[in-house]
Amino acid sequence: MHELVLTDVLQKFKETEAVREFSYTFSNGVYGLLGENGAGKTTLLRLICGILQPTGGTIICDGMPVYEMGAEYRRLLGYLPQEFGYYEDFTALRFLKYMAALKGLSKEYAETRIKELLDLVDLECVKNKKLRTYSGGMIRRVGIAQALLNEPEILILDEPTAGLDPKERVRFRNIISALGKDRIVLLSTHIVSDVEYIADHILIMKKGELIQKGTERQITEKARGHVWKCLVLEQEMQKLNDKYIVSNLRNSGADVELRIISEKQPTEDAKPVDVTLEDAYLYHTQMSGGRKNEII
Ligand SMILES: Nc1ncnc2c1ncn2[C@@H]1O[C@H](COP(=O)(O)OP(=O)(O)OP(=O)(O)O)[C@@H](O)[C@H]1O
Repeated sequence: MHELVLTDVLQKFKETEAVREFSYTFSNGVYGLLGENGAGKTTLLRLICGILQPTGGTIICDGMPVYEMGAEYRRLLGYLPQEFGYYEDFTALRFLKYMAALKGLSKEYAETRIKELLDLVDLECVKNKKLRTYSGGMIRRVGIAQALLNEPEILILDEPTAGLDPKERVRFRNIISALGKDRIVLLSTHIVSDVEYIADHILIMKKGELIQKGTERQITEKARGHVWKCLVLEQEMQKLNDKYIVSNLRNSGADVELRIISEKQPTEDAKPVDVTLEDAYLYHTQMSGGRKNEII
């Protein structure tokens, strides 16, 4: 089992602090990293992969700074970047063979492993088709397969579910759950439902900082009592929508059923309801001092 310890990590790009005061320890399990666009997720993942060396703080794997470990660290690591480069004229099989060679895997091992992975990501029957003919979801699955070639013990996936259809998402979740049993799996997304059922730990970033961490239950617990359901007339809806964070709305005859995130009861007949991770995510990222955040 590996331990990855981040202490006061800071990444500056000129004046922008893309990641700041980030401290956290990862060990085996699935970690879901949530945050809006620009929150600093990609930067954090690139730091953990050793692609960037932090402006400040340390990233230590089993007692050694990752940027000093070189090839030894790369052997442990599997990485799916947000956009991974590939040659459109390559078939999936050729691409995976090429990636296996880059990772220094032996030919015999690569052959067996590629077969296993093509089965795992359900691309075996189209492995000889050129990547230019693949859908976005299929390309993503090729990306997941390449990240797994070296049986990484630390697997970093940046928005792995982008472009996947609902059936592919379910398949992906099952794959990730199984992988998280005996390695560190860290995946970033801005889609809460992607990590809701599979992540053992949830991390929420906002403006470069880690603003919440814990199990799904711990994160939702903190928002308890701040999620409400109420039925309102259609003409009242806009007013409430402007004033509060509305996590869902559903037409119900002449009325509209609203799900509202608010520290105070938003209407007289609003009832508190059970908190989902989606509600909690909105609560933690978009509320400040009990009011709707000015930035949204
Ligand atoms: N190479 C870079 N040079 C300058 N600024 C950068 C660079 N990379 C990231 N940033 C800035 O750092 C901040 C965090 O970006 P980052 O891509 O890490 O966020 P993110 O949460 O991954 O968002 P997204 O989901 O949109 O990729 C943004 O303000 C971004 O513009």
